[in-house]
Amino acid sequence: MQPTAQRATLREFFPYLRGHVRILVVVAVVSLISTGLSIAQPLMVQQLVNSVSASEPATIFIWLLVAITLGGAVFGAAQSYLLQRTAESVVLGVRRSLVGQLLSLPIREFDRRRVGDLISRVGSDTTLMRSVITSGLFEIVSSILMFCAAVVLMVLIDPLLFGITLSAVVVGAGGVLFLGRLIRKRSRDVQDAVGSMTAAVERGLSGIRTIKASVAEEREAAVIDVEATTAFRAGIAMARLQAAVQPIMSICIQGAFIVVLAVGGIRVAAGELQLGDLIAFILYLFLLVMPIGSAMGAFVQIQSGLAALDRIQEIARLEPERADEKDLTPAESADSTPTSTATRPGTIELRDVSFSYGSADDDGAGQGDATAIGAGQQTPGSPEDGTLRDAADQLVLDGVSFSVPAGSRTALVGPSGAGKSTVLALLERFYEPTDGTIHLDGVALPDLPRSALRSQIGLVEQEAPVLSGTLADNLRLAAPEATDEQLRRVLAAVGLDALGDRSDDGLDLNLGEDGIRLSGGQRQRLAWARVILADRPLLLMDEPTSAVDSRTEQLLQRTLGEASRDRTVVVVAHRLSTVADFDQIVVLDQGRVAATGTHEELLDSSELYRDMASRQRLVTA
Ligand SMILES: Nc1ncnc2c1ncn2[C@@H]1O[C@H](COP(=O)(O)OP(=O)(O)OP(=O)(O)O)[C@@H](O)[C@H]1O
Repeated sequence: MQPTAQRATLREFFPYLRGHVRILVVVAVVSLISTGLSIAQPLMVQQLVNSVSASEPATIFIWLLVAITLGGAVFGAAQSYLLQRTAESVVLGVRRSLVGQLLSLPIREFDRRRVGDLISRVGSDTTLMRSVITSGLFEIVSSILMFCAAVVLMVLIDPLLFGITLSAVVVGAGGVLFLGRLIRKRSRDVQDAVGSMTAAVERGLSGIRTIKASVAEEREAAVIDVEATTAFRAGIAMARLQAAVQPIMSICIQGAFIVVLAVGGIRVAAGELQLGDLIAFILYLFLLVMPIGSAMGAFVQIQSGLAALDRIQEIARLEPERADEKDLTPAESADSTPTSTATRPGTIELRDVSFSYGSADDDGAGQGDATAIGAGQQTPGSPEDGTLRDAADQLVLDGVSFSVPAGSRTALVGPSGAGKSTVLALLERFYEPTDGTIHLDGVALPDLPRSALRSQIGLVEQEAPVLSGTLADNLRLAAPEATDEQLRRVLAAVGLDALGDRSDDGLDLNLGEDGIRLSGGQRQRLAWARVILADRPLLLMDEPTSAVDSRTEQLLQRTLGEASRDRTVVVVAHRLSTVADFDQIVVLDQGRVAATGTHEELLDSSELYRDMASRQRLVTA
């Protein structure tokens, strides 16, 4: 079971400070000196005024006062810089681990979460955490120090005046603490709303062509506007609370000043208190007020930071993909790895495999993550969610069994939505079967570390995603060691050599955000180039020639022919002509295997296959 909607405490913040202890100790020392100098200032003033009043020499106090003031400024600046620097390092550490965690989450988490919201957790939530350190923790610690010192010295100077001050402080602090709980909740609302808004913007911008083509800019802007308005309202609610904190404190403090001045003045006039003592008391009152003010500010910052920490930890607590992996010793791991470079794998066997996306959602990581739902997901029980869940609970694959002999070419064909791509996703272990097992060279997939499995597989996805960056970046994704020469050779093999020569940039040609500068067919060929370069023994290809012209298709077929000589290939295909010469064709229909055989065999044995073939004019009906 996953923890649900836990509230982070300050204690949970401290592990993030590990590794920065030394610098924090330095900051603490600097901050202590700076606080000490601030406390010493009124004492010097007291001595100076009382000496002048008594016509005694006071030059030494003047020099000491100047030294204390300058020293305070220098140490204050040093503290501020060191603190900001440490905070940036902490944020860097949090971002690194959050990004590592995000990339290791199971695919199902990405099915149920919104990318924009995840981005906002890495961006704005981590930034809020920084303020816990810069204007939070240390502010509170040095405020407490200064507060305590001021209290002691004020009691020593005049207990009566201190009593008046104390009553005002207690009233103010009580009010602020009460508001603090609300501030935290509101801050969480603000961060969730900003996350939802980022997700809406991300949706709009990533689908900008579809939106423009559908003349839907205004409607999309309205959707974003709703989210922005929610964020605005949450921000206003937060501002209202923050605004309330200020007057509560200032009324109490101003009241205390007026009463201290009045009572103190009377006592000086009556000769019960020296003028220097009253001035020192008032300066300490300032020193008391300043830390209270900044402690209140820090309190608000910490509440906001903790709300951000909630959102960060929500992701940190999710089980990464590898969490369910068996603890294999390196030797076991090597044994269970179904191949070595000498012997190429791999017989694939699906034994009675059933699968529903609903079950993928329910098992393992992230179950019942109520706060994530609050962060922009649909609420369980809402009609919309119910409909989706009903659909997701349906069996997408139902008792699918077939085997793919090592070194053979198998095609998965069938109507749209039959479950063909889902089979490939299960082979990659993006999801786990609800029932049944999949074996690679006799080893059940769960017995293989995912990385070992995936490093055997080259996958050409249906949508052939291209990452932002250069041509070389994209090609080297799965083969970081590949030389430029190898890149050029593989580009030629898929008919993309012209792309590398398109500009002076050559292989450093920038493909733009999401490869926007490539045509659909070029994207698909780039995906081919990537997997061929990666030289994996098992090739999974999802409609790999759907976007290319017939001449390029011939070239790719030739390339596949060469590549499949020592590889096992599974191709999802709609155009039956592209797989007619495959060793085996598996016909899927509504999640079940309707027939298996070669093209010729299926034309005889499978009505569905014959129907598909005749619609594609491969045979006369
Ligand atoms: N991530 C997902 N979450 C929930 N349902 C999904 C998901 N991906 C696919 N489905 C559903 O699973 C079913 C099978 O989808 P799949 O993509 O495997 O079909 P396909 O045979 O490859 O279709 P096509 O030929 O159109 O690509 C469909 O009903 C689809 O709506």
